[in-house]
Amino acid sequence: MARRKPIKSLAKERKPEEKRPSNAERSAYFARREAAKVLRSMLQGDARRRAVGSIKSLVYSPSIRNKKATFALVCQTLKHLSLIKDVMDGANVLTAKWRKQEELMYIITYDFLFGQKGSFTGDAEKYHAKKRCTTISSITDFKAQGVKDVEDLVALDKLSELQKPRYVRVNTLKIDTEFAIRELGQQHAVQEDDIVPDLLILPPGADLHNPLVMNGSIFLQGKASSMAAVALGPKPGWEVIDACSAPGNKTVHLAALMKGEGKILACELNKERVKRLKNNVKLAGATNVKVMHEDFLNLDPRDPSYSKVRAILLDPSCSGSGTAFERLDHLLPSHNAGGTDQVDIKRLQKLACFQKKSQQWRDSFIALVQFIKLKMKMSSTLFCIWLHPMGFNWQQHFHSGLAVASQLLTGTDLTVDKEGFFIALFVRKSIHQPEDYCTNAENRTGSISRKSARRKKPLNIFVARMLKVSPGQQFKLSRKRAQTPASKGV
Ligand SMILES: C[S@@+](CC[C@H](N)C(=O)[O-])C[C@H]1O[C@@H](n2cnc3c(N)ncnc32)[C@H](O)[C@@H]1O
Repeated sequence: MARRKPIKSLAKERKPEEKRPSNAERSAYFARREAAKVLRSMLQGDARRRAVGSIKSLVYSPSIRNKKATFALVCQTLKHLSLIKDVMDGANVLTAKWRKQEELMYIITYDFLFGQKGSFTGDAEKYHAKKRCTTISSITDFKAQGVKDVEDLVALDKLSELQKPRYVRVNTLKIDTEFAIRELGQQHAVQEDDIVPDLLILPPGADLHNPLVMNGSIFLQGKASSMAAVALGPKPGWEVIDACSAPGNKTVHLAALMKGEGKILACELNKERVKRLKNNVKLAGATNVKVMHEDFLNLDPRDPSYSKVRAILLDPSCSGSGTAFERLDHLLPSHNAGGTDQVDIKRLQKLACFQKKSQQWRDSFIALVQFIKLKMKMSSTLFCIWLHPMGFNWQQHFHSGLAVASQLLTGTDLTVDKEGFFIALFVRKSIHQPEDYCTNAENRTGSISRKSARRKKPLNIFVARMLKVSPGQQFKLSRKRAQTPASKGV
């Protein structure tokens, strides 16, 4: 049996003049440390892509004494991790000393924001308490939103959840959008999304116990998530890899965009999640999907089975759930020699990466983007950036850091969409084809030559919608910044 590693004694942390902590304070102190240990294993496992077990299995190990409190603390901290990190970043809580106990700081910040009130026992807690008075008030982005104290912040967080509209994506393999609008319209006010085709917006809190959901005619899918497959834009008849596919929301979306034609190789590492993936594929009627229980990094790009693959969707994060990794480090050269080379499939034309925003992940993402551009001779053609509800300005960072000003798009309304995600779309330079940039009508009539298409590239419908201009409008996506309404404001 593994030896139980003692948690630092509370007595050692207590100065002689301090009063003895109450039993409740003692048990909260230990629960926070036990929770930090579990959280550390979960996050480290995530980062290394080594599943360390479920939260439950870790909490129910013999070394954890206060199982109930530890379990609650871990789950709740993971649930609010993004807000917690924002607060900690804003107040600069993690100095070099405390970075070593990062997870404990997450837990304490959770308790401070949402949980325990009153006095906290322990050195880390005391350090946190000192920072606490400046924590909220010092964060300019919170100030701008009228957040003065913890209560305001928690209320803002809850409010933003409550006000979130519900998005449903119509599965066009089964029904068309007009039919869905009619059916759902009997119960709710339904709006069509102005960027993502076949995505409908319902009021916050709309009850979706609906037969259309049960029979796979519509999928409950957020706006950002629904944009990934559209950004990749596979054509009917293509072969596509969905590298990290379970539970399959984007897989079946790809299938719908491809009108059920061609082939989607849907890879999934996790055996349990493969079952969910298969169920969803069946429910959606996506007959062109081949589910593969595989680690996509082990696929051999020289294998003739992948020679026809033209696009890859890469969606590796599962933030907060602890079931997968939150960062893209494993794709970087230092973490996996030649990792990205492995997707250098000859006919590969497009690769879309989809990631949830997190502070930690930013640097990995930038390195990955640069690596892919360099190694795969791909140009990064599109960045869609949602600002976090708290309003951190990521757009500036990418603007200067990646010098992709002409392709940097900010297209969503913070107050409405409330999601923080990135999509990076890479298109291989050597096989740009005019049809990728032309409207369908122009393609059919052959009204623009290959040469002129290269010179004047009309935006595809997705990009056009992001920019809120008409799809046929011509833009010079040249070395100069594109003169678009959106880019002027960037
Ligand atoms: C964010 S989820 C994917 C969500 C999915 N694209 C959707 O829209 O429904 C990430 C998935 O990737 C899987 N995964 C992680 N690493 C993988 C790998 N190397 N190969 C295949 N699947 C992987 C995880 O098990 C998890 O199910």
